[in-house]
Amino acid sequence: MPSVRVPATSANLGPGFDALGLALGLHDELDAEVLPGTLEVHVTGEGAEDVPRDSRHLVVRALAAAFSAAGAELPGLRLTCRNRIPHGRGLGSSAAAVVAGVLLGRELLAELGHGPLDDAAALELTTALEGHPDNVAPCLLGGFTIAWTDERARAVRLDPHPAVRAVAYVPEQPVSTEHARSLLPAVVPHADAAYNAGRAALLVEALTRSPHLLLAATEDRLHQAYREPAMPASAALVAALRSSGAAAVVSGAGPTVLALHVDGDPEPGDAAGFRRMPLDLVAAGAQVG
Ligand SMILES: Nc1ncnc2c1ncn2[C@@H]1O[C@H](COP(=O)(O)OP(=O)(O)O)[C@@H](O)[C@H]1O
Ligand SMILES: N[C@@H](CCOP(=O)(O)O)C(=O)O
Repeated sequence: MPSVRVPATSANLGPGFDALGLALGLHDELDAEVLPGTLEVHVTGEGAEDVPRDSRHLVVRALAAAFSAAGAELPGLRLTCRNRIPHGRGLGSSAAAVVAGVLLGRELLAELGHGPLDDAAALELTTALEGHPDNVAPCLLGGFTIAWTDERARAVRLDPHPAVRAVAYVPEQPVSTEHARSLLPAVVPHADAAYNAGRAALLVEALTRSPHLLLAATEDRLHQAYREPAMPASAALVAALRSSGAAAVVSGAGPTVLALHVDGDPEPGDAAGFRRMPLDLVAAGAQVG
């Protein structure tokens, strides 16, 4: 019975919209077994009260996409999900679900004697399901990833500097990524694009070699301000943490706030209305058992 452990991720990291991402030490665990003629979906933990238990379940949809990519029919299944990544908060729960589904699908396809789905195909398929590559890349590869798309999805993985620490501030109410993306303009000023290009390049240096540059490197003009109306408390927390010296950003499409700091500097403290979660940066991506 294949199982998979998939990490939460934080995308964008300020200036790296749809490109940069970090794998975090908070994992969903899932297993699947072939059960001819039925579909059973068992869910505990985050989202258990909300997600469908049939073919609309996101992991089942990703499993079906993996089978379809291999030209095979999805067999009857029992899927068990133990969820720890909060849904609709900007910590990559949907990316973790599609990565889990595609990797479980890959294992089941191999068990059933179908051809291999290689790593490039898994990145491509998960990106297509998620709509952008910046969460699925660190979920698959771990560490700190730079993702891009040309004729297909691509990513490189880097090791974050060992002194970088992360604290997530998770609010009670979700904001869907779909809604947060709908707030973005189709066109941005050239000066803002240039500003973000410089900061995103600097962030690669800051996260891997020069963490003292993190505050300057996490400035953004392409998405956070446009999303502020949907998450005013998160925007206020980003501003307060940044003025105290922490490199705070909206995590993914929000509304979680991610504060990066350097080991040895004062840790960012509690914030009213948010669940404070110190999270490790993890080297490993999804692990199949
Ligand atoms: N583990 C999961 N199992 C089933 N569906 C999931 C899972 N994780 C996320 N989803 C679906 O994706 C939605 C959240 O996706 P999204 O708005 O992109 O937020 P996030 O930032 O958490 O990825 C959930 O409301 C749910 O429909
Ligand atoms: N680049 C995307 C990232 C969405 O991340 P999520 O964790 O909120 O799904 C965006 O900003 O829309």
